[in-house]
Amino acid sequence: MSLLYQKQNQEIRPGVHLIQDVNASNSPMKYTAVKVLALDANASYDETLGAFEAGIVVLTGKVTVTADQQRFEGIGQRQSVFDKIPTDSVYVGTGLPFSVTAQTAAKILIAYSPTTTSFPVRLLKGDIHQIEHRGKYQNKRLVQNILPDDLPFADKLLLVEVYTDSGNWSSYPPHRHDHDNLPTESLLEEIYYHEMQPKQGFVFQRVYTDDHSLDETMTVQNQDVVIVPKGYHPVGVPDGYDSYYLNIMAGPTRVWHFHNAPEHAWIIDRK
Ligand SMILES: O=C[C@H](O)[C@@H](O)[C@H](O)CC(=O)O
Repeated sequence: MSLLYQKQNQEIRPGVHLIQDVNASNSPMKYTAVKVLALDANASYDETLGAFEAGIVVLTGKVTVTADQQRFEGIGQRQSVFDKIPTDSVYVGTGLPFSVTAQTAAKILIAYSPTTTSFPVRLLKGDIHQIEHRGKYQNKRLVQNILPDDLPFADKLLLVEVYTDSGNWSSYPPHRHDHDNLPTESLLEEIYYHEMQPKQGFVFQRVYTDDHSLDETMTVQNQDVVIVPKGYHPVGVPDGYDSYYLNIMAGPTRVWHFHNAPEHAWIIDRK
């Protein structure tokens, strides 16, 4: 089973280019799915959700989103994800139609999780993001929480952006969240949408389980997706390149409690 989905570039509507489309029909993921779309200026994408909730993240550019008689004009805070400015997102509840119209050339990520529980449509402005500086030595990373578990605005979805600069590691020391064993550990699938700067860069990501029945190390390139149905999932960033990824997480309970690999937990305790 390959966990790596390389970028596409398929014009699915006039001015709407599909970069990624990972879901239950082409992956083992049950709780999470993702689309990444590049929209030409003035292009529009619309969709009516089935029994899914969705988080629409404005990765770059400015768009107008309409959903459930609400209209959010001119949202989006950055020209590149590497501007490291928290961007705007819109949460759309189960079964609702929505549309996205690009005011400038834009890139959006639509994260999905199956549910029939309704939550209200909501604009998640970038300035509400909780920012974290995690790690030390060579595992420093900047975390911009978009829809963390302490914001009760969704049934299942958790969304977070992570920046890992040149020569650093993130999602490290390795941790997993694939056991439904609260309060110690929650069961969350995870999807990584990756970007690199400069674009020709790559990162290494390993996804592996304690018994190594799953153990895949991948070379990940710009706009690739990696799925983490289970297991530990560290990311290493080569010298000279900076990494961005957006994480989609979801599972039976909307809480992020993870378990560090015991043999590597000492990494955290270094002075
Ligand atoms: O489980 C969460 C994901 O692995 C990342 O969001 C990770 O937590 C990012 C990090 O802390 O390095």
